[in-house]
Amino acid sequence: MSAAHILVVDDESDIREMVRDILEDEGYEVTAAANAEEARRSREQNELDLILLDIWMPDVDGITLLRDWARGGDLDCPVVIMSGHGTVDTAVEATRLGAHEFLEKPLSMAKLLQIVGEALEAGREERERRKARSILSPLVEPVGRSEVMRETRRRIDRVATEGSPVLLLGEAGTGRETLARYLHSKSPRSDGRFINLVLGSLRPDDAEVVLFGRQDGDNLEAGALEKARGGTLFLNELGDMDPEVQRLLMSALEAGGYSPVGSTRREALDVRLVASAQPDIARLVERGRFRQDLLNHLDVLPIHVPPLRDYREDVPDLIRYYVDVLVDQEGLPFKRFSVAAQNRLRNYPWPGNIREVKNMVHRFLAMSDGEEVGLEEVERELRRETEREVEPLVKQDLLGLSLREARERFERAYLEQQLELCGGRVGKLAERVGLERTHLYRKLKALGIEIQKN
Ligand SMILES: Nc1ncnc2c1ncn2[C@@H]1O[C@H](COP(=O)(O)OP(=O)(O)OP(=O)(O)O)[C@@H](O)[C@H]1O
Repeated sequence: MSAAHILVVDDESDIREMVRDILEDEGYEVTAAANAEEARRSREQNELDLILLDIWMPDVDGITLLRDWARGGDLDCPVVIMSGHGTVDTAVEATRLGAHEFLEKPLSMAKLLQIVGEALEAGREERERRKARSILSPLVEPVGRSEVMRETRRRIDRVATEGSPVLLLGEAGTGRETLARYLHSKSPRSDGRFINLVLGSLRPDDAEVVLFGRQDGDNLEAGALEKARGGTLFLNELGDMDPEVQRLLMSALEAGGYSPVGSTRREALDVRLVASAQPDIARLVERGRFRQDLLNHLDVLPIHVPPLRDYREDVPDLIRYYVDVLVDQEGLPFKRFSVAAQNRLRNYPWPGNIREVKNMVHRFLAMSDGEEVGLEEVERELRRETEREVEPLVKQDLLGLSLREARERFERAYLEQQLELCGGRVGKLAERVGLERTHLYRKLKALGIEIQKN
């Protein structure tokens, strides 16, 4: 088992270093942050098991920081507040926000180790509980008994044991990310991590740090290539990759290694690359939007991920699967689908693929009355769905912009509206739009979308 990763946030360097030394001596992995800004960055970039958080800091106080983190949903890991002069009010507020414990300064080493041990244990138990609650998420074995789906799984099984890059070619929503996770779970690297790098959220000016990491004094901020060391790096949607990011990745692939920003040390590459792309990615090469050499590197073992219209016989299984998941995980009311309703849905072409099935089942469970979803209701919903499709999706004013500008404008409007529907809760938004929370934060920041405080 790898060492627990602890983030120590304190503006006093001697306390920070003392706590770091004590914890490292105990075999923990420690990252230190001197202010709220550094703490936020570390939390986004690392998978942490515990945060030790000072209240008083020069930029933003610990309680405000905790409130920000709690607003996105449950805290991902326990937080222990360290303070020498906390008041009852701050203690009450921190507990309400989900802080695990208080550590009084001056710190006693015995107390520190005792509370760290207890908090890590509590974090482990909470993770187990969450795992038990979300029995089927993240999906490990993709659903589908059709011959098309079985053959796709067989292909993945065959390439899983090799080390060469895999390119999953398919339309959006067909399950490329799901298959990439499945591939990882079947590979000899399954003990390592699966890192999902959403390429559309990578801005050229911070891509180097996100990919290669940064050395800051003794502190190494891990980049994606480091986090995925021994595991799999999933390059999610090659068509969204900025030219500068393409150049950086190509240089690392050619050299077989990279240096973290701020360091001259060379790190050898040790990741399995799996990428997803639209079936017509070669056209982006023809148009000069994607590097041929990079595509050659990634397109070693191509796998075509079929659209759902090619294996409609799996639609009833997918509906059943999503009814179970949504009832179990989101507490939605259980509903049966009549045979006629299932048959009609089976014959629908599903342009949005499996993602569309999931969203539609969600709407049926959340909106319809009664215990059974019947044919009429399905017809009504499909009419609505088709109307949505014929409505011109791209408005005239967007047509005058470059694709990049148009995408940015759309993404901003889309996320702002969704954020409003989620009552400003980033955790809920992440679930709703299907992005990992850290990527979503990065994306919101890149688009200049403010997350309302309180
Ligand atoms: N075989 C499957 N069985 C059940 N659910 C699936 C399956 N494949 C995908 N899904 C679900 O469908 C949704 C879309 O899948 P996924 O994100 O893997 O697709 P994608 O091709 O990477 O598309 P996008 O780029 O739009 O995210 C997810 O919610 C995923 O859990």
